[in-house]
Amino acid sequence: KEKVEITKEQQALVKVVVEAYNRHQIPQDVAKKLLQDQYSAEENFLLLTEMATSQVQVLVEFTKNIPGFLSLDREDQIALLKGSAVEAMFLRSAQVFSKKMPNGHTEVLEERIRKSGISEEFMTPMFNFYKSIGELHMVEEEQALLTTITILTPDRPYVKDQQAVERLQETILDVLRKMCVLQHPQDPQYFARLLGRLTELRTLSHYHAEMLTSWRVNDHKFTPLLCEIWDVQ
Ligand SMILES: O=C(c1ccccc1)c1ccc(-c2nc3ccccc3n2[C@H](C(=O)NC2CCCCC2)C2CCCCC2)cc1
Repeated sequence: KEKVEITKEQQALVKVVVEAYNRHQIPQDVAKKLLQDQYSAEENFLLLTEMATSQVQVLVEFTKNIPGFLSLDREDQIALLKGSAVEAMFLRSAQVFSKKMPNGHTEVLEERIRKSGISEEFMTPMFNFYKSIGELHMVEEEQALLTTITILTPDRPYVKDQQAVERLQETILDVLRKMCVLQHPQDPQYFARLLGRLTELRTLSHYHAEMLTSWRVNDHKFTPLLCEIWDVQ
């Protein structure tokens, strides 16, 4: 049985990434807001665009703390951000949805999201993803590293130096694999299941443009940042 151990520099890397991940988080208040009141589709769409805009801003700040990210080609940094923003938003939404809440609150939250204005056809894949993330009961290190792995995906459109991104991603994959073995000794497939979620995430994110334009609102207004990131309008 090979002895898995996390090296000193790997521990330092995880510490930097987790601290940045926790620092750059928009307040969890979107769940609280949704639990407090029932909003109209128009209000929900506005809430979504506000939350998503601020989440993209914190994502940019977060990536600056990923070791090696700032030494990548500048245009490649933009390509990685643009290519991962929707996935990072869904991952964050899934983590918000899976947070331990008082009895019955998750059901209310699910109901509010189902009635928020999103088109019916996307509910099942979206909630299947949220529940599959929830079932993993990820610790915060795993959440932060999984988001980092998503950002450091070499085959995003327009990435020129894919090898450089691959090297950074492999560093994170290696420490996440070790952490999973140490954190879930009873479940040797845990690391593989974690990465399997990223495939589900990419599939879900393929629909993002239709998901947005099919919101049952009269006018789909986006901020300039979201037009850039979401390829809409
Ligand atoms: O249609 C969507 C879309 C948008 C862009 C691209 C692709 C899909 C699309 C995208 C997320 C969610 C979505 N799933 C959620 C799960 C739990 C809690 C909130 C959730 N949300 C939205 C939200 O605010 N997400 C935040 C979460 C923090 C990080 C930034 C995003 C609200 C918005 C108010 C109405 C109800 C849902 C619901 C729907």
